[in-house]
Order: sequence, then structure tokens, then C-alpha cells
Amino acid sequence: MKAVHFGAGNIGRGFIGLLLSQAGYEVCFVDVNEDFVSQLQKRGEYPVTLASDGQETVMVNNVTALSSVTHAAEVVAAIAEADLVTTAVGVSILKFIAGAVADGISKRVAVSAAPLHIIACENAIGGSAQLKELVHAKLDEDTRRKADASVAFPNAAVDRIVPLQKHDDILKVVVEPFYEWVVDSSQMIPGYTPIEGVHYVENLEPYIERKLFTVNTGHCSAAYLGYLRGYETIQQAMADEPLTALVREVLEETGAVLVQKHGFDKAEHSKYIDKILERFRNPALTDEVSRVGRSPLRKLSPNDRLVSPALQACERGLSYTALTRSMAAALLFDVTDDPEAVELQAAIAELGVEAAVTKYTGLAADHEIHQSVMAEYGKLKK
Ligand SMILES: NC(=O)c1ccc[n+]([C@@H]2O[C@H](COP(=O)([O-])OP(=O)(O)OC[C@H]3O[C@@H](n4cnc5c(N)ncnc54)[C@H](O)[C@@H]3O)[C@@H](O)[C@H]2O)c1
Ligand SMILES: O=P(O)(O)OC[C@@H](O)[C@@H](O)[C@H](O)[C@H](O)CO
Repeated sequence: MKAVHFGAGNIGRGFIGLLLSQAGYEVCFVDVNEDFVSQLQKRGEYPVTLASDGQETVMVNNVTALSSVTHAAEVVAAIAEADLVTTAVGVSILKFIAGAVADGISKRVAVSAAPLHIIACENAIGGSAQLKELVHAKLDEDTRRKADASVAFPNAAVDRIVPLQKHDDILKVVVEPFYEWVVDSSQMIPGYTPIEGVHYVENLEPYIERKLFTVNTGHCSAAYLGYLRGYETIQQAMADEPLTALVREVLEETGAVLVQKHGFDKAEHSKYIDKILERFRNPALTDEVSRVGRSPLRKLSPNDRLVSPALQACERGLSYTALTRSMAAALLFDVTDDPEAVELQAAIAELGVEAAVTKYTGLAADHEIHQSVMAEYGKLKK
């Protein structure tokens, strides 16, 4: 079985590539990073080490790579022949890979009706659906009709903390032991071979919302509040008990929404929160605040980890003040090598913070959540 995976970065190598290879796939990574590509081509394997007491290392083999820049035709041919295409490039990068995916589909469906599943493994609601829209916009009508019958884009939720890597071996990845990959089976077409280690569910919404609004909401809250207190890593931030209490407060707010909306058991959800806070603290990992807080505009966008649960809490008459504190902290995330943080700071300077909040969150100035963000921003500025 052949898989093409876009993004040979941290989660690509440390999670998706690992699971696919262990499931018997020949994995072809596609990346813009020529160093990753040449090393993967040359070695055909790489090590993944678990950040746990035993520090166990497994070799991921049966892998190769192509450059999306210099091997464009080979990438298209690989997609045309693949059984599975996965991505872990960042949701804002999907638009740049859509052309290659569309060309691969066109080449494939012209000669074959064999099923192809395309799964975006990004931190976003409906990641594969977003990719589908971008890809379908590039297909002619006849190809789109054929693709509708044989090419599926099931949405997914992926969870494994993989920090930035700093090793002599550029392919080595250190990952937390925990992982969860949930895929929407209602979006699949006959002929799919299940991947060992993947959890298939008929309704993904509870899973993606629980993951994004707990792991990622908590994570970015720790990053933004930690940044304001001068911490460089999530582990340092989580050693600060008052800060951890603030993060827990945020997760209690999102938890109330999740329990009410999806019917999760309250006590079980509370254990889920505890486990996540423990994962953030993992002493065997060094996870930088700048990575976890990266791309604040994406994280402040209406459908993402802060604004969406706050809106849902508001609609249900539940508390959202801790969430707006995290949003306010995101507005103060002034990391100069993060292009979105730079854009946000420039917008605040140019438009004023009130208009910048509306521009990026979609919340009108008279919305009660917007007003709460402004109040929290005022407190944090002091
Ligand atoms: N790291 C984690 O803990 C984690 C966990 C779950 C989900 N995710 C999600 O996975 C995605 C990737 O995150 P990451 O941490 O692995 O980031 P990363 O930066 O380590 O990896 C992204 C990779 O994509 C490559 N890339 C960029 N543009 C490309 C293009 N046009 N074509 C092909 N490759 C391209 C980059 O060179 C890089 O190797 C994000 O959506 C993230 O939210 C990350
Ligand atoms: O990847 P982002 O920028 O959406 O979020 C940063 C981290 O919260 C994220 O990468 C987590 O480590 C991951 O989602 C854990 O499963």
C-alpha cells in the first residue's frame, strides 16, 4: 500500500509517518524542505524517540521523499498511484498543496476508479473538507464528477505533542508517548483498509471539539499567559501554579460547553482535563511557548480554539471570561519572528485594539465577548 504524506515536519515524521509505516504503508513524504527530502531519500528510515522514562526509540522504515518544489511531476504521479494521501503542513498551507493534489487526482481518475482517501491531519475543524474545497475548485467538471465517486476527504482529529526538534540528526523526532488519531468513517468510500492505531467514528464533531477545545485551548492559554510572565517553555509555565490554575479555569469553561453539547460524562471529562495538564507538564519534553502560541491570528479566528468555544458558551449562558483572558493574552503575544504576531501587533498599532479584535475574531465591538476581551486586555496591560 502506498501513502503520500505532505509535510515531513514534527507531526508528519513523529506521528503520521510512523503509524502509516507501522501499518505497512510505503510512505512518500512531500516537503519544501530540501534537507528533509534529501535525507529521507538517502536513508529511507528515521528514528522516533518516546519522551518517557525508557526513552524507547523506534526506526520508521519504508519511507522516501519528494520535493514539492523540484519534483512536482513526480508528486503528481505518486498521488495518482497512492492508496492514501495525508497532510500535516498547517491548515493555512493547504491552499499551496491543493494544486498538486488536484493534478494527481486528474491523472488518476482519467485511468482508474480505485478509491483514494485524503486525510488532512491539521489542528482545525473540517481540515479535510477545507482541502476538498480547495482541490475541487481546481478540477474540471468531468474530473470532479469522477472524483466524487472515488476520492474521499474524511475529516480527522490528531493528537500528539511534538515540540520543535533540535538534534544532530535532522530526521530524529522526540514525541510524547500519548497519541490519538480519530477519523470520520461516515466520509469514507468502499475499498478503504483501516489503519491500525486509528480510531474510526461515525460522528467526528465531539472528538475534534473535545481535542481542539481542551488540548489546544489549554495549550495556547499556557503559551500566551506564560509568554506574558516571561517563560520560554510550556514546562516552565506549567510549573507556575497560579498560571496552571488559570489554564484549568479555561478548560472548565470549554468543558462545560463540551459536556452540555456532546453529553460527555462530567467526571470523565474532568479526568481528561487532568491528563492533558499532565501531558503539558511532561518533564521529558521541552516545548517552546513560541511554537505553542504560533500563528495567533489563526488561533483567534472565529472557528478556532478560543472564539468558537466562547461563542458556544455565550449562546448557552455559560461563563467565558477565562477564554477572553486567553484571547486578550494572545493580543499581547509580540514574538517578532512569528509573521502573524507581527501582523497582529501592526494592526493593533494602526487600527487600535478594538478594531483589530473585530477584524480577526469576527466579533462586533458591541458583542459581549468582544467587551470582555477588551476588559481582560486592559487588566493584562496593567
Ligand atoms: N506538533 C504538534 O504537536 C502537532 C500535533 C497535532 C497536530 N499538529 C498539526 O500538524 C500540522 C503540522 O504541524 P507541525 O508541528 O508538524 O509543523 P512543522 O512546521 O514541524 O511541519 C510542517 C511541515 O510542512 C512543510 N511544508 C510547508 N509548506 C509546504 C508545502 N507547500 N508542501 C509540502 N510541505 C510543506 C514544512 O517544511 C514542514 O516540514 C499543523 O496543522 C499542526 O497544527 C501538530
Ligand atoms: O499546532 P498548532 O499551532 O495548532 O497548536 C500548537 C500546539 O497546541 C499543538 O501543536 C499541540 O502540540 C498538538 O495539537 C497536540 O496534539
